[in-house]
Amino acid sequence: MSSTDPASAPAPARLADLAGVRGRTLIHLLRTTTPMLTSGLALTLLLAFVAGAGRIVTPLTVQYALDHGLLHPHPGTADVVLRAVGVGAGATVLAAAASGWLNRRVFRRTEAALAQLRADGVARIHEISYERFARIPSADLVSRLTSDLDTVTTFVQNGGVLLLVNAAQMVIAAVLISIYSWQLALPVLAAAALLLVVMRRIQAVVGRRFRVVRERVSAMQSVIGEAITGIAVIRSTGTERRSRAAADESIEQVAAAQRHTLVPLHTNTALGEVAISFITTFIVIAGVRWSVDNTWWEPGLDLSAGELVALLLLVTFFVRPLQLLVTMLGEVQSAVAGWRRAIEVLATPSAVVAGPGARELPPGPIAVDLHGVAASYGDAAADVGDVATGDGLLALRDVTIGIDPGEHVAVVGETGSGKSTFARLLTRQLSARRGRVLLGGIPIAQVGDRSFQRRIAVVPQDPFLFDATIADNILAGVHGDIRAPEAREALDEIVDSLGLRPWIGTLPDGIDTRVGVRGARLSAGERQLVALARTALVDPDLLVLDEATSGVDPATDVRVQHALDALTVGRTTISIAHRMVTAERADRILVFDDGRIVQNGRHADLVTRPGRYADLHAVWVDHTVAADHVPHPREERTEGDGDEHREPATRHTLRNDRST
Ligand SMILES: Nc1ncnc2c1ncn2[C@@H]1O[C@H](COP(=O)(O)OP(=O)(O)OP(=O)(O)O)[C@@H](O)[C@H]1O
Repeated sequence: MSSTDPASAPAPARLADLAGVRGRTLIHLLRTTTPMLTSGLALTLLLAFVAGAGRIVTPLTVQYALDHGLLHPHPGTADVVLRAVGVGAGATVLAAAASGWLNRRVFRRTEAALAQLRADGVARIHEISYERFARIPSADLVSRLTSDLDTVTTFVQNGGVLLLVNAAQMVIAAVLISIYSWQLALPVLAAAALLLVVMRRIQAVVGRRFRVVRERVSAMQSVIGEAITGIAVIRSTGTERRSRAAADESIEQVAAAQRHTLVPLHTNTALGEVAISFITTFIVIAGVRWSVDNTWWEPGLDLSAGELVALLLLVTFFVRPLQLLVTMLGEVQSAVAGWRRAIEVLATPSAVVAGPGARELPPGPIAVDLHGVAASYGDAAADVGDVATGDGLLALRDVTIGIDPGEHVAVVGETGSGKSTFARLLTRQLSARRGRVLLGGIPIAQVGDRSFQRRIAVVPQDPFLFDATIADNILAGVHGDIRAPEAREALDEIVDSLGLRPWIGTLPDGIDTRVGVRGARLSAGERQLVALARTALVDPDLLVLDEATSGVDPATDVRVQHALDALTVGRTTISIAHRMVTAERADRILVFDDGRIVQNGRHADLVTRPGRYADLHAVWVDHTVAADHVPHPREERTEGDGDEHREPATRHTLRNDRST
């Protein structure tokens, strides 16, 4: 009977979903992910209050000047007016200063918060499990940390701070109106409260629709991205029309989603206008009338002329923020939707194994043991019984095998037999649905991340190269400062030990030659050479190699084999072999068929025994013999054959951008 690794616990697919998260949880997320936004909140609010209050002083000074001077002229009238003007001017200057400070403060903090969100987001993406990562389009992740967060900047730039000051202004105006006349304040506040309640409802709808907009923008970026990165395939297959149709559709989807937000936004604006007009008209008419009349149905207001004028001015200070809130609802919701999507990246659990439970791998080459392992790519909840079910098709089943420290094992099998899945299990890119995977005797889920990163390395079929020099690409394997002299020394040592010096000598700028986007200016074999050197710098104790299947010319192939021979010495090596020569060189061969290991032994034994390996070997031999009769294009090429654009085969093999 087999137990299950902790790592085997099914991981939920995709990113955390915060669509339904509101209120306190949202504020908690805000505080934990971007503390600079909430720290010093008291000062921010104080500045908003001062900025709002400073503006509101004007109606009060007008009232003072009218009631104590202009409407009752006396010898000191000029002083009264002067005092009123002085106070008004002082308050305005104070308000302007507070507003400027607030602007700078909020803007800087928001930008700092967004920068932090982006940096933390990238870090978290590096930490989430490969299984989860593999299910999310990379364009979606990119848009979450770029354009989605830009909506927050747009909001802050286009009046976010103003909204804060206006909110303070509205509260102060409401209090003052209530002090002047509670009879007038009551209907005004009731109308404003009703408007805010309705707006909250509308806001929920707008928020949902803006979320759809953000999702569709991300999908559109994905489609347009593929239409550009896949340009070589699209052109060579003549499928431009289809590609453009897909782009058109995704663009239209975004436009439709944007249009969908317009109905609630317009409803909101219309309601806002009605409420605001009502409030203004009511205050003007009722304020004037109730001040002069006093009937049983019209409360007599004991307001002086100055107070009445101040009241009429105050209502504009109350109404203007409401107007701003109404018109900015769309931007607020767009910013919230964008921010939520970025936060979802951070809310997704990290798969990093660290802390007390993490264990270090024992020193030296690493032993590998699998006991009754089953693996699938299906949904986490899929049935993992031996009966394959829909999404839960088993890619590996009942795999039990031990690999000794320092052993070189080749994994062979037909396409789809489970070779890569086996490699993914050992490199934690996939977790076993059942059974145990042990590295150096430790359950794979408990191996500490640092240990894992530094002791285990993978060389994929088509390794990823950064758009940088060969040196920088190799040094990407170094932990620490890649500009340090020791790093350069280590680089030289690796280049020599893998026998890459002659090849590098043929390149236009030697080791400082740029490789182009994704290494497109190098051949597949040359990219492998760079990846092998990078891996050698990591100096792993378990090496998982996925051999390139094509695109390696004979000269580069010899270099790759030479580098591989040097690299595998003293390490446990698992090579996914696509060629006979790789299998023959290994200490042992594991033959996979339909997710199971069906043969396990040395080449010399397996090749003479009837079975899968002998069959595969026979096919390989036939294929190699046939291929031997087809001259390689580079072999055919000779200097002076009339084609000046071609580089001689012996010179550098850099190519122009080639992405097929
Ligand atoms: N990311 C994936 N999602 C779903 N199914 C997958 C995924 N990768 C592989 N599979 C399936 O798992 C099974 C084993 O695939 P695997 O890639 O391990 O085969 P392989 O032997 O490495 O093939 P190849 O030689 O073509 O690389 C296949 O049925 C394949 O379709």
